[in-house]
Amino acid sequence: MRIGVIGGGAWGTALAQVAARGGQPVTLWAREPDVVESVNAAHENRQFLAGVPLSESIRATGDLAELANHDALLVVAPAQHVRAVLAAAPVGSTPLVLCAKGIEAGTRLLVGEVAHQAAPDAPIAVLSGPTFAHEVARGLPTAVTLACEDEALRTALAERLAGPAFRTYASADVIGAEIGGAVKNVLAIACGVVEGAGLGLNARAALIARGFAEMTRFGLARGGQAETLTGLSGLGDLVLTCSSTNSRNFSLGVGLGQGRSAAALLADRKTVAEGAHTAPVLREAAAEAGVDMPVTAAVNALLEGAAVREVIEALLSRPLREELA
Ligand SMILES: NC(=O)c1ccc[n+]([C@@H]2O[C@H](COP(=O)([O-])OP(=O)(O)OC[C@H]3O[C@@H](n4cnc5c(N)ncnc54)[C@H](O)[C@@H]3O)[C@@H](O)[C@H]2O)c1
Ligand SMILES: O=P(O)(O)OC[C@H](O)CO
Repeated sequence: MRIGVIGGGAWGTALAQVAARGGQPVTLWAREPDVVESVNAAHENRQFLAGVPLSESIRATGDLAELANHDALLVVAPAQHVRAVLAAAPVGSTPLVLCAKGIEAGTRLLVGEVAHQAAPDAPIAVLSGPTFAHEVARGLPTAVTLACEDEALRTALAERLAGPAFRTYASADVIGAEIGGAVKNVLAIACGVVEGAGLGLNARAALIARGFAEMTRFGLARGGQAETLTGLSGLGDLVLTCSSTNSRNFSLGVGLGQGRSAAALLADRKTVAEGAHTAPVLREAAAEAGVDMPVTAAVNALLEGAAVREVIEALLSRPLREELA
């Protein structure tokens, strides 16, 4: 199975490295000419994944047309850009594996739903889970959910991408796999705020547990399965992203918790913190589905400039409720 990768950020590059295992040829499309040059000449992505030696069988290109005639395309552009990139790529009926984590602004569609609109003839799969790109690219042990409704295709993709330190768990629940990845980015911002504001580890654990409760409410309302939400792409990724400053979303939250403005923090970034883009759309989608998401509401308030102390007080003064309600 010949693999092409759309997106030469940290995750697209790490996944190209996974797909190139054993010297298999992989085409990596990157938007930045410097990335193309550095991957081809130095076998390193100096802009987004500096310091990790890449397989020589990864060939980078800036020309989307070179992704024609591949057997599967991994789509790793940030969620808000997936529609535009797919419109320009030679997709046809080539299977697409969506690897971005987010919800599209305006449409409130998950990335797989966007891909289905942009490339209606292409079978859709989703790869998601607790995966810091630099660890995957270095070959550290990692496990992911590979979701696709078509059993033969998900088995083929899971086998093609699996390696000694990269375990793929197949699933038929595409919606559930996508919702975990999209929602955990918003919750990770909240956990970063707790860290930045010095609110302690009890508070962070409470946020992870109550955040998972709201991820589950929303996931079930959108048609995901509870087992997927408790799996790698849901709870697994939530725990990872809520516990390390290696997470861009968590780090953004740390800055907010220290009293810096979202505008200043986002203006400083060269890499993507998907939670900042997903939070407002998730609030709309939750309202539409009639789902209560208080942590998501708090993250939105902080991104819009509310003071940390006020937002925390508002969260803590909500009426007491049954834990399982
Ligand atoms: N980095 C990780 O550890 C990791 C792990 C799993 C999933 N993801 C997800 O993968 C997706 C990509 O993240 P990343 O970490 O590879 O990105 P990155 O932060 O390393 O790099 C930014 C990427 O955004 C692209 N970009 C910027 N503007 C664009 C535009 N107008 N059109 C198309 N592309 C544009 C850049 O070309 C680059 O590929 C995100 O949804 C992220 O949540 C990341
Ligand atoms: O750095 P983050 O916060 O975008 O998280 C990266 C991955 O999604 C972790 O699974």
